[in-house]
Amino acid sequence: MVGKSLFIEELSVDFMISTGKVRAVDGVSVVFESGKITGLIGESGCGKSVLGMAILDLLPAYATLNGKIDWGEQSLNEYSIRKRKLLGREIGLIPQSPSESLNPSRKVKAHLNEALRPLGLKRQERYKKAEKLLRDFGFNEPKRILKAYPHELSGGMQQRVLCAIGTACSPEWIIADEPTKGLDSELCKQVQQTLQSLRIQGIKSMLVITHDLQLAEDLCDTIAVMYGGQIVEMGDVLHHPLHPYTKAFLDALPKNGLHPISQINKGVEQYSKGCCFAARCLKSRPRCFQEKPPYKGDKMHWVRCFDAG
Ligand SMILES: Nc1ncnc2c1ncn2[C@@H]1O[C@H](COP(=O)(O)OP(=O)(O)OP(=O)(O)O)[C@@H](O)[C@H]1O
Ligand code: NI
Repeated sequence: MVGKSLFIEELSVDFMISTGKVRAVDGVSVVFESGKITGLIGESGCGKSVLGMAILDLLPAYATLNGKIDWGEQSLNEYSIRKRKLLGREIGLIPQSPSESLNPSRKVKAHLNEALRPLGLKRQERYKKAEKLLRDFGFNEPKRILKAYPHELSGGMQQRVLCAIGTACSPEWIIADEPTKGLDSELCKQVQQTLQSLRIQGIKSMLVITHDLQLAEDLCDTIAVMYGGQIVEMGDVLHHPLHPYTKAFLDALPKNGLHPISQINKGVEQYSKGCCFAARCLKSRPRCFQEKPPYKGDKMHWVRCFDAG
């Protein structure tokens, strides 16, 4: 079976807040292909989570969304309610931060019950299914876990419970937001294995938002790099970075010598009509401030930069 890809066209998201408008996603056009695990990386605040939440229609009411999001042949824009129905059933979410996503006053069983509700199973079947899900995610004693409150579980266990919740209805797609955030390296490995095991369970398509480049490298088939609300490059960016921002981002990693990203500011506002990175780019020329760089390359690896590619 060929699954559905996510087609995003000229998507922008603005937040209206007391101090004015904040543009979090700025004209993103991208295809997240079915059958692939796509990583989404970039510095804090660049718009990764907002992009993920826009797909799932989970943005607050004071957010305005422009542009198109299609899932296969289906438009996700037009029917917000239908879109909500998709959540869990067809596009599952593994949210950021287990401690904030799990209700501390409800047992794991209650969380899983709710996640399984769309399947319309009888109580007993639902219980069996919840047990099976927990077993699939490495819990040897699912009965005990079902009776536990979130605070009785370790961070890694909570993360695995969230994976069970996000995959409860066997969705076709998964969007995972920072699944390894705040976990030590042992737990990161555990979560990585969990995500890999989702593939075996038939969930073939994933968007994984992460700061963890090791996870991105080990898990993802392709990686999109976001800066200032835009995707500037997508492909095998960790081994063959093309965009000046991607290169600077990778150079800033401890293992590459911690070279900070240039803080020069050529004095042009972000979200100008040109390249989003122009003001900080060592190589930018007048043209970079005037025109949006074209998409260069092919489906496997593309970049938006006049100089690269
Ligand atoms: N609910 C909100 N209300 C107002 N502004 C928001 C809201 N959510 C996000 N933003 C703003 O949108 C921008 C993008 O935020 P987003 O959370 O998508 O960043 P991110 O790339 O996921 O960062 P991180 O890696 O820290 O999670 C930021 O400037 C942020 O302050
Ligand atoms: Ni985020």
